Amino acid sequence: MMKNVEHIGIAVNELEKAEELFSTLFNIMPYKRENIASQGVITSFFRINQTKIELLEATGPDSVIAKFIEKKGEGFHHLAFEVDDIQLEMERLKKEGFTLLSEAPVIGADNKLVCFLHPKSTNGMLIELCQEIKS
Ligand SMILES: C[C@@H](C(=O)O)C(=O)SCCNC(=O)CCNC(=O)[C@H](O)C(C)(C)COP(=O)(O)OP(=O)(O)OC[C@H]1O[C@@H](n2cnc3c(N)ncnc32)[C@H](O)[C@@H]1OP(=O)(O)O
Ligand SMILES: [Co+2]
Repeated sequence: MMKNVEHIGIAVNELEKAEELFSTLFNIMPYKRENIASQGVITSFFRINQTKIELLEATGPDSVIAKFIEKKGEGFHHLAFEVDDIQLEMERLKKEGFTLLSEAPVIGADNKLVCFLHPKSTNGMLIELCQEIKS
């Protein structure tokens, strides 16, 4: 089942500067930084009540974030939805004709299994599914 918006991803050029800016904007400090090598990103998280913001900086020129900023500039990058069972949702969406960007879920940030849908199959919007990893 598809649930709430889990986070909003924002692509930034310089994480440290963006952290300062968003700290001032939200009047709150980021609660964690995480390097996700498999995605080529460093992430920084803010929680504003129920809303989670994920800042994304590229770790190198081949990172999808570097490519995105080169094309579109900094700003809104993706919307992530929490799901109960990521495998089931992936199967359902695949059957419905959406293009999944991985065959299986991958490890994301903040203790999540994630999968992305190609923006070409979702009206130009990059959507991430995420399921909490239960220990
Ligand atoms: C850590 C984790 C977490 O939360 O746990 C994260 O979020 S990691 C977040 C970073 N990781 C990801 O985003 C992984 C999934 N993303 C990807 O695999 C890639 O970014 C793609 C979505 C496939 C796009 O890559 P690329 O541009 O090389 O691919 P492509 O040539 O197939 O498709 C290009 C078309 O997609 C558009 N496009 C690219 N990124 C987009 C985005 N974020 N939102 C909307 N459209 C986007 C391009 O402008 C282009 O459109 P035109 O042809 O019209 O110009
Ligand atoms: Co994300």
